[in-house]
Amino acid sequence: MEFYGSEPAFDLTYSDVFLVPSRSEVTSRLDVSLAPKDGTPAQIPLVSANMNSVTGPRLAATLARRGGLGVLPQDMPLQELDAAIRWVKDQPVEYDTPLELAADATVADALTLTPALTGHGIVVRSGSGEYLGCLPATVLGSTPPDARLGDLLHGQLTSIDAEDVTTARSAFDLLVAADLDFAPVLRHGVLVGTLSRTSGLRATLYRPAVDAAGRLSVAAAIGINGDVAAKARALAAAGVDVLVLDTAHGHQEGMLTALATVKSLGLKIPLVAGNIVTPTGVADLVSAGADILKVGVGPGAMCTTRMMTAVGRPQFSAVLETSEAARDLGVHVWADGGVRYPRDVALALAAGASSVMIGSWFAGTIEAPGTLKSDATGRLFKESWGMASTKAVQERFGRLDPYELARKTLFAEGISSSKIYLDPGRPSVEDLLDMITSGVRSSFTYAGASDLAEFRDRARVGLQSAAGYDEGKALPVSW
Ligand SMILES: NC(=O)C1=CN([C@@H]2O[C@H](COP(=O)(O)OP(=O)(O)OC[C@H]3O[C@@H](n4cnc5c(N)ncnc54)[C@H](OP(=O)(O)O)[C@@H]3O)[C@@H](O)[C@H]2O)C=CC1
Ligand SMILES: Nc1nc2c(ncn2[C@@H]2O[C@H](COP(=O)(O)O)[C@@H](O)[C@H]2O)c(=O)[nH]1
Ligand SMILES: [K+]
Repeated sequence: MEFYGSEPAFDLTYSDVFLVPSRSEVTSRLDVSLAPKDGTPAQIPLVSANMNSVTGPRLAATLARRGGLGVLPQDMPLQELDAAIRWVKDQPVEYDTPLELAADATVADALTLTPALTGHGIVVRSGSGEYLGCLPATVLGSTPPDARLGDLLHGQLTSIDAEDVTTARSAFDLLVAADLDFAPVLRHGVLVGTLSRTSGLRATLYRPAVDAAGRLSVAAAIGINGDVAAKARALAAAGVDVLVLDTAHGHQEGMLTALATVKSLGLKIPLVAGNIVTPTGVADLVSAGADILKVGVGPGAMCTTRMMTAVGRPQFSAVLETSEAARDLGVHVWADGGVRYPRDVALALAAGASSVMIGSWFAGTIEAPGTLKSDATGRLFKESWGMASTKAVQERFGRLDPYELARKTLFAEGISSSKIYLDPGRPSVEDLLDMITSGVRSSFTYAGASDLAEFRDRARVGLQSAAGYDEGKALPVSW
């Protein structure tokens, strides 16, 4: 990456900068590879944040199916984490994981899982778990909320036979031929997943992130306190593909000790550690055993660190400097936090990140943990909160130790309750992946780059005024 014009003497964040187009020999956005090649199984440079409101098993599986990586949060009890990792590994790679409810559940129950939109649906099972049928979500919008799902199944939705899905493209074609937007997929009468036209299309564009056995990949986080060796061993035994050691101030002795302890276990999975924002942080964490550095102090949407402590660094410069130091040591950087548009992902990659961690943006999706709620105007949202917020601290320490809870609550920071609205045009995390990856594929061709390494080399970054940034935004109404 080089600066277009002079390099500034002060730190920059994403909205301070823009990419300048260059002469390109890459003539199609489909000729671009987004693979991060950072030692993880990811095929696109996107990871979901280890936040309770963001990454649960469903979001992790959905992300992995499209080549990303979900990081399960450290706050889940070890048994739950173990179960979540195994659940992800059990999910279909070729089909979508169904949203399932019992026949006596109501339309109102179903609407807490999915909006009544085309391309989504609910699988209905009997009390004993037998597959009864499938309802397209569009039906839910025109049915009384107290209607029972089992009673709506009479005109059963046609299913797709898994044997007929011979290629990625054939799934899309089968749905078009059957005039369906959404369908269950059965193999010998047993449900193996669901499909929509969009997921059929996606199967032709994305490669899944899988482990050596071909199962979906998943990462999990651990903190730096407690028996980190036991936790790391347990997660590795459950099949986790990447371990993340995470704390607010990653450049501290507690992290270095925890990291060295986990490294000494020889688990043979990439170790991510953070958060840091300086080259000396990179050097110290790499000496202790980190393979990937998680970079970002203060940019997160739920984060008040900078206002509480003045500590942090504008994220573009933090990623640029740490990734240069990381490259010299043969390791990689994940840019964590502050991403609000696809452009921010492109800029983080131009600055040298191998992958970009997204939290709050993904919290407002069907696949995020928690149920859909609607505000007074009927807009759908999910709740989100910071991992250092009073809410998170109370959940983390509430059932353990009243003294520890009181002490930690004193230091809590970050937003405890935020509404993240679903975009009705992009209600699924996969819709956001489509939007982000298509934006970033375009960024690559504007720079004349066919992969991440070329993009990093060729990117020319200019500085802009606030008015310059504003000019780039669309105008929703006329002036
Ligand atoms: N990227 C970011 O900007 C931030 C991210 N977070 C996220 O919140 C979650 C909770 O993290 P965390 O609060 O570190 O909790 P952890 O449970 O990981 O514990 C943090 C440990 O570090 C010690 N510590 C020393 N200095 C600090 C400091 N300045 N801030 C916080 N802890 C410190 C704490 O001790 P003691 O309590 O005795 O001081 C404690 O032992 C993580 O997921 C983290 O990534 C939180 C804040 C900022
Ligand atoms: N200072 C705090 N930072 C937090 C908290 N919870 C999460 N985070 C950080 O934010 C990113 C995600 O950023 P986003 O802009 O995509 O939402 C996450 O990975 C953490 O590093 C918090 O309570 N306080
Ligand atoms: K912030």
